Amino acid sequence: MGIQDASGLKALLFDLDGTLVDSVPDIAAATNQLLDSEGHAPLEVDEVRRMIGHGIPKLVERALAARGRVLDAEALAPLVARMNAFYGDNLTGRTTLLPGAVEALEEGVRAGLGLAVVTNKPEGFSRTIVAHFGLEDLVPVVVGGDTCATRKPAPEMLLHAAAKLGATPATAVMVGDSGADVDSARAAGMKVIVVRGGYGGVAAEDLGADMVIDTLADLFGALERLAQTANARA
Ligand SMILES: O=C(O)COP(=O)(O)O
Ligand SMILES: [Mg+2]
Repeated sequence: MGIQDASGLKALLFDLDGTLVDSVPDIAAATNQLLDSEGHAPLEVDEVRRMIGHGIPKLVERALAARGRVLDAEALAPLVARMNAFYGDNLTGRTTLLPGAVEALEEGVRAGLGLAVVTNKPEGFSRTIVAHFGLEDLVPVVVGGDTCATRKPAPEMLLHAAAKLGATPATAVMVGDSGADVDSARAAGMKVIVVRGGYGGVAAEDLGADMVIDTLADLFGALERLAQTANARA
């Protein structure tokens, strides 16, 4: 019996940064270009890693705050636009796929599941990255931070992706790396699995996920355990 029959699972929603890809080298480079353009010293890659997960505007706000600049929305907007220009010029130069990512997507397709990327990164950038790694046929749905009116940790993006794949919150599982992923899944009424070693600076165990895995190679084992737990409770 496959995972789909065992659990009624129809769709898997994958976060992008820190879950499917390690994008922090390119994001940190763009962040430091932005800081330099404002006359500020660069941040360490590890510092930037802890700032990722709530979208580029939040990252820009956090990076400038780390240099003592606290800005209101109006002052932030042109800096976010400049950050998008820097990052948009180099989305993939040093970004790599995380271990097990392609295999997990392929296994999902083989199991007959619908797959989506649900990321706070802008949709256009996300589609470029998905295409760069040749994943667009595996992942037909890409929902970015500017696709809906709200972004993670609000539930809207997850509900939108699930609906596009013909799934409901009960038949979709979110797979991510940060608090935004767990909180959005909870708000949407979905189960959530967290992959260790992602961004955001909070230990995976402390995020409140249904399950924590070391890499995406462990995803289908975790999904089977989740289904068994649900069946045992039913
Ligand atoms: O914060 C971002 O811009 C994107 O992060 P996510 O892919 O982890 O949602
Ligand atoms: Mg992430």
